[in-house]
Amino acid sequence: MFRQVSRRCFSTVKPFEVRIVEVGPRDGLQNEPKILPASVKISLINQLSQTGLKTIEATSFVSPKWVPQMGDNAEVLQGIEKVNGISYPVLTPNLKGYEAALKAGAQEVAVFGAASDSFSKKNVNCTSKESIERFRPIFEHAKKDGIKVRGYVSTVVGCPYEGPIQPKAVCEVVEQLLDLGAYEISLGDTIGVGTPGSMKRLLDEVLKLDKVEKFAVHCHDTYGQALANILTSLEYGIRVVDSSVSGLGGCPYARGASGNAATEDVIYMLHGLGAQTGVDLDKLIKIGRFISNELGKPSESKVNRASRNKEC
Ligand SMILES: CC(C)(COP(=O)([O-])OP(=O)([O-])OC[C@H]1O[C@@H](n2cnc3c(N)ncnc32)[C@H](O)[C@@H]1OP(=O)([O-])[O-])[C@@H](O)C(=O)NCCC(=O)NCCSC(=O)C[C@@](C)(O)CC(=O)[O-]
Repeated sequence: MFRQVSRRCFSTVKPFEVRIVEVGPRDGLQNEPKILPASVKISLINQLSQTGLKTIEATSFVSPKWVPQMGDNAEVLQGIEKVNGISYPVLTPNLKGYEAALKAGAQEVAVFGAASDSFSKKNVNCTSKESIERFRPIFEHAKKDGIKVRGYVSTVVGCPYEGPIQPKAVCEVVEQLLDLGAYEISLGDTIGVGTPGSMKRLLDEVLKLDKVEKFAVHCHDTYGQALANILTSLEYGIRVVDSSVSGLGGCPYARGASGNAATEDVIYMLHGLGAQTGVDLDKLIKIGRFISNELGKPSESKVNRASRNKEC
């Protein structure tokens, strides 16, 4: 059952705006066995900057021993042509990462917590509670430095180690990140096991904590549910969606999880709903082909494949 408010949101009379957070250069490339040179990553981000996207997650300042794919973080962040009006956030797991990010010119960072301790330990080598303590100094410094901090919560419906996750566990982490000062919380279905049913159960609880404008969704597509889950979130009034060009993505510490919802597919759906994204789908399709070629693999985006077939 869709909420009353959301029916109004989908009215063709009143178009609605959706902001896409493009996570391809970070989430997309952090899990690829082929490590691309910084020049290719820089080219990818520069091309994405010409599509109308307003947020492009550029890289992460994590340990290169843990995620070697992001080992060139400073070179990438410093090498891109930053376009006015576009934000280029980077992931920072601790103060060391935050300081390195700032040195490289970051204006926005993202911290990443999890609703499951088992996943948190595999991903960042500490419990969820301990990870919050690592974030605290980031928020303190960021406040002084005028840096925006986004908060991720991973495993919001399921964990690769613990199985289904209850909304209560997610709410606890969301509240902590909001209290610390996160301007936005991205709810991550890290392993793509969610369905519209579990998303509704999650959103029914999480949206009691703060206004809907504070939330984004980040849906991986392992079970082919990402678009359905995003649509469900839109029905709840969520207007910020994370996605990855060409459907790249995955977390190195969530084995078996596939990529994010492909940005091309999300944009196609949103435009079909009458939503305004400001994103040029044709340009995005070309970039999806560019990065797939660089990685030597076919695009995971259905829209990209369909447009290729149409051309053929
Ligand atoms: C968090 C740590 C560092 C803890 O790792 P640790 O081993 O517990 O850290 P430590 O403080 O004990 O330090 C160990 C070594 O790492 C170094 N170190 C320490 N911090 C940093 C740093 N920031 N940058 C660079 N180096 C760092 C530190 O200097 C030291 O170096 P050594 O003395 O051995 O040479 C590690 O576990 C790590 O880097 N994990 C990476 C996790 C990751 O990137 N996961 C993928 C992103 S999350 C995700 O994809 C999910 C998301 C966001 O997309 C949403 C969703 O889908 O749900």
